[in-house]
Amino acid sequence: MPTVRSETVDVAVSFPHLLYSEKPPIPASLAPPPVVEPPAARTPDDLKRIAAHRAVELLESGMVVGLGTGSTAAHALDRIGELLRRGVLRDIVGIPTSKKTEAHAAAVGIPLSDLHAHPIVDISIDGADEVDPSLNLVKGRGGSLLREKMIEGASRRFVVIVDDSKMVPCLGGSGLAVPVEVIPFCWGHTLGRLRSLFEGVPGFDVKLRRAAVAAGDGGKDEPFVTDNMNYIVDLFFENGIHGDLDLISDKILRITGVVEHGMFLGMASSVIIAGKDGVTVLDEQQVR
Ligand SMILES: O=C[C@H](O)[C@H](O)[C@H](O)COP(=O)(O)O
Repeated sequence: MPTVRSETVDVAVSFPHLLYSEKPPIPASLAPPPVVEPPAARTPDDLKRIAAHRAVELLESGMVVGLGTGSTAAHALDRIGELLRRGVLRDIVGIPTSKKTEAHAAAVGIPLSDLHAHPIVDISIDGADEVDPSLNLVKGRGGSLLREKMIEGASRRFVVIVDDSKMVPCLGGSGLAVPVEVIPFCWGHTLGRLRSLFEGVPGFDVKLRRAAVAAGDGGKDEPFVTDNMNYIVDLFFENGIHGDLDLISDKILRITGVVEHGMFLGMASSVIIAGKDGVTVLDEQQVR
């Protein structure tokens, strides 16, 4: 490993008279106005980091913390690891919501456990794919919805962290997937029952998630497999989901072969939203 050091080098100056100006200083009144640099544009990833760091401020030493999955939650993991290393936080126990999060949390030094050992979680921090005005969520576009729902459902407080692109007028409103985890056995039959459930809904579509689609690399065309060795069936609602969400949730869950769906209804305690104009925090008491 090469050592990097800084040093001062004396350089002979051939024409020292050129090092200063003979011109008198410009009077302040004639000087051009100071250049005010515009604030650096924030990228979507900056916004995710801002929301994540705000959520981590809620942690206290000794807490059992549900660790979310995805690109936003990853910033929370990094921040928790950093605060543990600096001794600002101590004795945190993390409960990871996916194998990927487990590996990431271990790499940044967060001690880990599970719901067996810690059935009550003080606080969970996780991202979301969609947030509606009542703080209902769509989650699971990364495929981790089942473990997330188990751990976040066992949490005293569930804090959702998003950039403002995730806010929608109604669930499914982004036109992107509402995931349903199904067992692989006869998945086509389960997909058919999900299709029948929404028959007649304009703009509805349903697809088995493929690994190539999830990886975005156009590679192997195999079903995407979750951490629980299940498949994901993605529901698409061109115009969003309208109607009684609890009833729709029950109907989906009553289909044998469905393990869980990615609508997280009435679960979020608060949502921290980072946008280009700042951070907004919505609490469940404000909206329900
Ligand atoms: O399965 C994935 C999780 O539900 C994520 O929390 C969700 O997809 C949001 O991920 P991201 O923060 O990467 O947008």
